[in-house]
Amino acid sequence: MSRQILTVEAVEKHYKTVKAVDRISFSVDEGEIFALLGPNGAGKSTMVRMMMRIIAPDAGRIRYDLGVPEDALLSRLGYLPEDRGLYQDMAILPTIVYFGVLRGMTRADAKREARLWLEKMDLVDRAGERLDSLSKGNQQKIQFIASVLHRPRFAILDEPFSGLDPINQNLMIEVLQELRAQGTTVLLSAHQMELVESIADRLFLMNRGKQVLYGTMAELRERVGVGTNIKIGFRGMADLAAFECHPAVDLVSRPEEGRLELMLRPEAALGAFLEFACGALDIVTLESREMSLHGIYLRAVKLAEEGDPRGEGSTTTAVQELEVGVG
Ligand SMILES: Nc1ncnc2c1ncn2[C@@H]1O[C@H](COP(=O)(O)OP(=O)(O)OP(=O)(O)O)[C@@H](O)[C@H]1O
Repeated sequence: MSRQILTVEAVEKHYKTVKAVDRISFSVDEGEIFALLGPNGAGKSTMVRMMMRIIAPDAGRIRYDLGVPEDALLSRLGYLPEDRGLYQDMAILPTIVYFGVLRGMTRADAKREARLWLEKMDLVDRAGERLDSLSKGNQQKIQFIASVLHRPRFAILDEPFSGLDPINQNLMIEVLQELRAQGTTVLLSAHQMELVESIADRLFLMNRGKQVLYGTMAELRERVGVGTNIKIGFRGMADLAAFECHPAVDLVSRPEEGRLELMLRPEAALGAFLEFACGALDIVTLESREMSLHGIYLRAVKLAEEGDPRGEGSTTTAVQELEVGVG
């Protein structure tokens, strides 16, 4: 079993009337990318601030096992805060170096590493410019560099994808995978499900301060019992009722003329179902894939509405908020 470098136990945090974090427990394994996921207001940043010891929990415990005493923790952690707060009138390279030195690097090491990172993040030609000459997305990349320059054992990144265009989101994914390959453990908070799904080893999905789902993608699929997603393009007529009644089928929709979308039951045999579909329709196109994280989340919410314990902790409002969050 991998070593757990962070353990969160029954943590709670209230703000006046809001229960921002409600008895949350999870652990992060050394070397993994762990994602804290949820819609706006889910409690992710509150959780991250408690992990960084910026605010204290009302109840519960947050423990690190990083081989250093509590007062030396910061040298092992990298932190990208949600509120981006760099000095706008400072030049880029000295800003990054300043943060490196603050975390124990020599000035020479910090300078060398900063140049390498600026190259990696496509910003090396801007090194001498002031921060406020950069776009928001590029400022975000500088703040990210500042948070990982000292090669932390554990990088805690609050919304690392926010403000980045698709090309830079991909660059961020590559960089995070590189960090993992070099042995850095990463915890990131986000609400972009597709991005997170592509890199996270394990996920903790929360809403309104509470746990919705927790585990690997395979574990989440098993937990909520989702089967394969099928999209069929066909010519001519379709007997929708025959699909609705089919024992392998959980959900059917016809988004437009000539198209069917189905979710099979987890235990359904794909081959037998496809044989049936080929007999029932003049199929032109066929797409079959495992349920996405977004689909899993929606399924968890549906189960919760039906009072099924597999979807416990989720609500209808969560779906609406998530749709907004995913944009
Ligand atoms: N300082 C504060 N005072 C009062 N309420 C707060 C404070 N900080 C957060 N909250 C409330 O706590 C809840 C959780 O907020 P938090 O910022 O942790 O969520 P989040 O998941 O990070 O959301 P987002 O994705 O929008 O950043 C929200 O209802 C928020 O309004």
